[in-house]
Amino acid sequence: MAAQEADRVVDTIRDREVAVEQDHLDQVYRRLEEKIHEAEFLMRDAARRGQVGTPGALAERDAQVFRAGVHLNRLNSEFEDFLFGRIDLLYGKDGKKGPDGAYTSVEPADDAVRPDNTAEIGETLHIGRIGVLDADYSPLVIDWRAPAAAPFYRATPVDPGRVVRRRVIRSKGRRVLGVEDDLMRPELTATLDGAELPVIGDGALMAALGRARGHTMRDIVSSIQAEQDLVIRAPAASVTYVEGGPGTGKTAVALHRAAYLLYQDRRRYAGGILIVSPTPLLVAYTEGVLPSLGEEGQVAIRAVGSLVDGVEATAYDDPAVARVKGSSRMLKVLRKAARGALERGDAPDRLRVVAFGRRVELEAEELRSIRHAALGGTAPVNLLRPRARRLILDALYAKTGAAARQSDPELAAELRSSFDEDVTSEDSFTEFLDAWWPELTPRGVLAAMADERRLGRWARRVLNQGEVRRLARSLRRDAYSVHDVALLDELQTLLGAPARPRRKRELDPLDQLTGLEELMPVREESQRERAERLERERVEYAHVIVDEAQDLTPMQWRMVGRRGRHATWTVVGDPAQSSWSVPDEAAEARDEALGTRPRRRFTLTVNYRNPAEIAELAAKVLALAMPGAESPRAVRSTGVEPRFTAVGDGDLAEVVRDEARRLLDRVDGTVGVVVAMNRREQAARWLADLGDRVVALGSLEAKGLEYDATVVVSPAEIADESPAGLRVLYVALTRATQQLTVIAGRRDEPDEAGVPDLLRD
Ligand SMILES: Nc1ncnc2c1ncn2[C@@H]1O[C@H](COP(=O)(O)OP(=O)(O)OP(=O)(O)O)[C@@H](O)[C@H]1O
Repeated sequence: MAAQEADRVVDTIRDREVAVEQDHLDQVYRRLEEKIHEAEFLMRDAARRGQVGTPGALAERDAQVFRAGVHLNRLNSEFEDFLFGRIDLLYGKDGKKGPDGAYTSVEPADDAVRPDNTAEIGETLHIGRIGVLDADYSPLVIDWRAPAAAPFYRATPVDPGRVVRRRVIRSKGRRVLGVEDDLMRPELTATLDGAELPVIGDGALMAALGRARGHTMRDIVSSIQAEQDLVIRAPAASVTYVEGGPGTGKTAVALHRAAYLLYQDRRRYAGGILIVSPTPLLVAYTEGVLPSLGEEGQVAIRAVGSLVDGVEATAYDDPAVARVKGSSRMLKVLRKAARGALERGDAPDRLRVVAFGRRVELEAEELRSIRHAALGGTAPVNLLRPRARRLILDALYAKTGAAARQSDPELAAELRSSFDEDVTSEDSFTEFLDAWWPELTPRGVLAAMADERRLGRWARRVLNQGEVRRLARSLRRDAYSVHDVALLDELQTLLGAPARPRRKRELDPLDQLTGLEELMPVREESQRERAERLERERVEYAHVIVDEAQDLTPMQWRMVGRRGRHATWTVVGDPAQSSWSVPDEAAEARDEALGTRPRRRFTLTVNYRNPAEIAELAAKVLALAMPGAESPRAVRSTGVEPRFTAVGDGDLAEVVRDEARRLLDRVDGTVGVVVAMNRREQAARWLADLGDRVVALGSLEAKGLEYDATVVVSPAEIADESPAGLRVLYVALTRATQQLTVIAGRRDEPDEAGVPDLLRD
């Protein structure tokens, strides 16, 4: 009876507190409506001013319409939980207000807490997705990224600053659904407006973590933890480097950091923020988070296989081929191929022209040495065609012997110029040049590398015979693999954009005035400038965020590095989850991409995804994959131990299907079935009719994703797939938020309880 009474009291307090927040939210919406009216008025007014018609008025109108439009857009967006937080603070050390209208001090005033441990709340702040000021400029809602909102995320009972109570408000549209409080100074008896501060619930974080997962990631704006907040708000100078085990929120933090940087310095990041993600699946999973934080447009989330425009690679190479394609040894091979691809079997091996009424010829050997001379240095091949053309004309002219016969330099120059015109106006000369020095494309060169004999020449002393054979074979495939994309990008740099055909008339008057020799330096100069301009016009970003950075191969680091040469960086990853087999080589390429910029390092230590029961099992594989590495600390426990099933002589498909069905009944959200890469199509067929809550994944595709429940099929098959197999298995075992089943095949050598050899103590 007494217990029921107590429950009722709590309910009444809860209802009252919900009503308090509802009042506040109503006030916020009233203010938003006023602002919408103001914005609409501004638009109408701006249109009216436009009718005045002076250039000044028009510019002003454009600016006003733009501002009002942006304003309206933001206000009209229907945010789920638009208002999500509140902090009740002690009086602060100084009374200065920041630009958002909130007091800036984070330290309590000396007399904020009385000797008997009572205190009064000096300031209450509400935190939301955007800031809203009341008509008198007092803050109704503070933008979560504003400095005054930081204590909402940073305060802990160990280091509470001014925060006494931290409240997460759950709301939907205009309705407050509930509140959850954390008390940062439990030793205090604090009062607000004369009444004691009530505390509701036992923490918002646990409520958020226990929720069922869907096919898209949710933002964590209402429950960012202190160690995560330090990363999100780290100053953007140089490189922010974040390591942390599975589930520590690296991806979530990276996304919130992008939103924070835009808020901090929108002008600086107008150059765009690029987020590089390992797979299209992870892109799809995460791409809703930024819009939910009110940010769109300036952030590009791209899978590493989609960084080159026009290519969307999803195919995976087998590990031996991937290892070659990703290695920085490929750079040497590509450099040779980019130049060697000019030599095609069908290229002409002699040039005949008629000039000054006689026939002049260049033989195969002469053409070869001209090509060799033209290719000297490291300039992009496509930009060297004009040089080759000039050398050919030089060689042809030398054969006429005309230079020796003319001693007057002016006349000599004139003679030469008319010779060049004679030769180059012949169609056959242009046709020869097109065939002998064709414009090369990255795709064309990669296709040329599929010829094992040619590839063997270009890869001499770099790749062994077996590697050449496997590489050539993989390039004969129709679709590009994820690793091919970095090769295409490298080739783009090695080849350069082709020189645009020069319009003849443009040069003629000058030709006649000064002679060709004098024109040469001018032409060379403009070519260089063009090369530089084209380089600049490549897509570059103001900030680059690399998610799952441990997986980037050396060649991929080069590709990503080119997109952030002048950028600041945020790099998040976990070496223990790396699927790249030669981590030292990748680290070298990463350091080259990041240059000498100073790095600020952060480590995330708490696993918010896996219950302790699953984290404990995964730790066994971590100990094998990376002896000595520390597992992140799991924050919750479900009491449900991982389940083991051995297939024995049974049908694997049936066992997997049964298990997926069983888990579908036990969780509300998604079930992920992770298999070795070579089983992924097969597994998709097994699960095809179980509905869209179940997903079949190859082990490399599971990167970064999470499911309510996961089935890991044959750990041994996953671990044996590549030299990095144990780390890939560690990834597979850390995807579940609630339940995990491991299915053992014969290769797993399960014990009588079905536990695979790899997962036993
Ligand atoms: N502060 C938080 N509040 C609520 N949920 C959180 C918080 N931090 C992380 N999470 C949740 O924990 C899960 C794991 O986060 P995330 O995917 O960002 O981790 P990760 O470090 O990138 O993991 P992995 O290395 O395995 O890819 C997500 O569901 C995320 O929403």
